[in-house]
Formats: sequence, structure tokens, C-alpha cells
Amino acid sequence: MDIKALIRDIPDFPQPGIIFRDITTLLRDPQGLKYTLDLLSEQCAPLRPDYIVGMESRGFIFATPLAYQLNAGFVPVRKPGKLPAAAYSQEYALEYGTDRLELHKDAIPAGSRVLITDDVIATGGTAAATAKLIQQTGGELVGFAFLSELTFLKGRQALPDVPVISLIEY
Ligand SMILES: O=P(O)(O)OC[C@H]1O[C@H](OP(=O)(O)OP(=O)(O)O)[C@H](O)[C@@H]1O
Ligand SMILES: Nc1ncnc2[nH]cnc12
Repeated sequence: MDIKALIRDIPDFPQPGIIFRDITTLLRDPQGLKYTLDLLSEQCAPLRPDYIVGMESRGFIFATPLAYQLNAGFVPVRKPGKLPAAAYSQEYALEYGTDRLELHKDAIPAGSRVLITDDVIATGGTAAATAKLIQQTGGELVGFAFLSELTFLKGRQALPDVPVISLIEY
């Protein structure tokens, strides 16, 4: 199955010079969605995560079914002001702009195994900020899993030294 063929390229979105990798065309394809989630869970299973952390909003799409398939819990990392209980907060830079991410302080028990999942790693800013949030909880970061990787942005270099899984590269 050619996952890349199901992802649509949109030039100059959300700003000039960015080629946006639009996963909605993959998500709406029943076989493509199943194949992608099965491959992701197969590659992540050896990391034996207790919790899958997904970043709002596209990270949620892959993190939740992955948690279901791996018998793990799902933990959301959200944009500012969305989480109702006490939260850690971390600023980060995007391929296009800056933002903050938040994580409930009591979401991850110290010592538990945590896998961070998102649809794409670009500069790595989002994933690196999420790793810093996990660090504050005392959870053990066991790896990252992305559907796709924009290799020319060298996002991996921004990440801590744990396994990084990505299914396709641009
Ligand atoms: O590696 P980076 O440079 O940090 O970029 C990757 C992040 O950018 C996108 O999220 P975005 O903030 O656009 O939000 P969305 O998921 O709500 O669309 C994407 O879903 C990743 O989370
Ligand atoms: N080029 C891109 N396409 C889709 N999502 C992104 N997030 C950051 N950069 C992106």
C-alpha cells in the first residue's frame, strides 16, 4: 500500500513556500486508514508503551487508535487554555509560527513508559516541547512515532535520544 500516494500536497498553505501534506485524503480512505494504523501499531509495539501521548489536533487522530491497539492509555497534549485541571505548559516554535502546549500534571504516573505520536514531524518543535512536558511528569519517554517526516527540516535533531519511528519521508 502506497501511503504517500493517498496524502495530498497543497502548495502555499497555510503560507507561501510551505507544501502542506494533507492527510484528510488518507484518513477518508478505508483501506489506507487501516493499513496506516496497523503498520504504526506493529512498529510501535516493541516499545511497550503504557501511554500514548498525542498532540492537538492531528496527533489525536493517530494516537487514540494506536493506544487502543497497544492496550495503552491515551493522553492529550493540548493548545493553551483547553485543559480543565492543573497543567504543565511549554512554548515551542512551528514551521509556521509559535504556540504553547499543555499537559495535565497528573496524567502520567512517574516511571510509566510514554510514546509520543503525531501525524508529521517538521522542525520537531512540537514533539520536542511535548518531550519536555513528559519529562516534568517523571514518565519515561520510550520513543516517538510519526506518520510522516519532513527530513529536510532535520526535526530529529531537536529530539531526545530515543527511537524515532516514521512511516514515510519527504
Ligand atoms: O515539527 P513541527 O515543526 O513542530 O510541526 C509539526 C506539527 O505541526 C502540525 O500541527 P499544527 O500546530 O499545525 O496543528 P494542528 O494539528 O491542529 O493542525 C502537525 O500536526 C504537528 O503537530
Ligand atoms: N508541511 C506541513 N504539512 C502538514 N503539516 C505540517 N505541520 C508542519 N509542517 C507541515
